[in-house]
Amino acid sequence: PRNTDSFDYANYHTLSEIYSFQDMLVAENPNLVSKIVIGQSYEGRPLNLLKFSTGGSSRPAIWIDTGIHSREWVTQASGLWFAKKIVTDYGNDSALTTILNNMDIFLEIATNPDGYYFTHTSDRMWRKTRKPNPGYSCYGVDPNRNWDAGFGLPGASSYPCSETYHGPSAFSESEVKSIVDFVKSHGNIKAFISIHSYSQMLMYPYGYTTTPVKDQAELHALAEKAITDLASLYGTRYRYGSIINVIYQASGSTVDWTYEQGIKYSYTFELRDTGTYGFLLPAKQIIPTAEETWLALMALMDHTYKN
Ligand SMILES: O=C(NO)N[C@@H](Cc1ccccc1)C(=O)O
Ligand SMILES: [Zn+2]
Repeated sequence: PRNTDSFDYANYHTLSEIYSFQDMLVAENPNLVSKIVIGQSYEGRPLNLLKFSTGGSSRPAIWIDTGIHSREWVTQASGLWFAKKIVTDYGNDSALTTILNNMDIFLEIATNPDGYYFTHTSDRMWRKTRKPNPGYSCYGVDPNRNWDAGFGLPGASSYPCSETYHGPSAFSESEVKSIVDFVKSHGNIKAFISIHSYSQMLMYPYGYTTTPVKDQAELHALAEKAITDLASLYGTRYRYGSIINVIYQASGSTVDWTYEQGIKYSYTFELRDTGTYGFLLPAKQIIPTAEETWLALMALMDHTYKN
């Protein structure tokens, strides 16, 4: 595609197509979009972060990541659609325009590029990073168990061949450490939203303990509002609540760490579907999924701005 208008949002794309989309979007919107390379993957690929900003310096910000688990293809595809939606709606949608006149949005689309490349070339069902595990024949660490929040507690595996292997230490994966360093250096992130698939859930911390977060009441009410907005478009039904209550115990996960960093509005999505197709969601569901998810994201971003 020659530009982001002719880009095919209704299909899944390769890693190189994602990278060229990012460069096209920046080139087309130099006053709104920039690309920050926050690090590199194990295999040396750039970890690209899109920044949407209308000025200021280190404004309060909202973080969204997709594709931390490489096989969850509808999430990266939705991330591409979100990126285009932001530049399309700025100056046209009053709620989004107000948010961007006061806050920055950061979007990491290919958060696990090595794994994503591997799903295209070798194993469609790959989830983890692609770093070898010394002494074992199997590769990779689960990047959603590698964070320093309840690290290594029940809800992750110490066995390198497990899909939920937490890694040799917290932040052992460059794909994770790069985000950690960015979050700490930025210091003004107010909402952190990490997007997975599938199961149709909107969750907040904790995953590693049943202890409720101190902001549980507010996060629960906001989640309810967000999933209600989501359902208003196509009737898609989501469950919501804390990670451990809604899905299962999971230790060392992204949003448990971001919440403990003081980022109150820490949420994680599980997008479509509920298991009919699972990770192999048909491409014709990409745009409907992205559209309905955007309504929930707007609810979270609007609340963050107003609070
Ligand atoms: O990855 C998937 N399903 O694809 N499920 C997530 C569930 C989850 C999400 C967020 C925090 C903790 C746990 C997982 O990492 O197990
Ligand atoms: Zn996942």
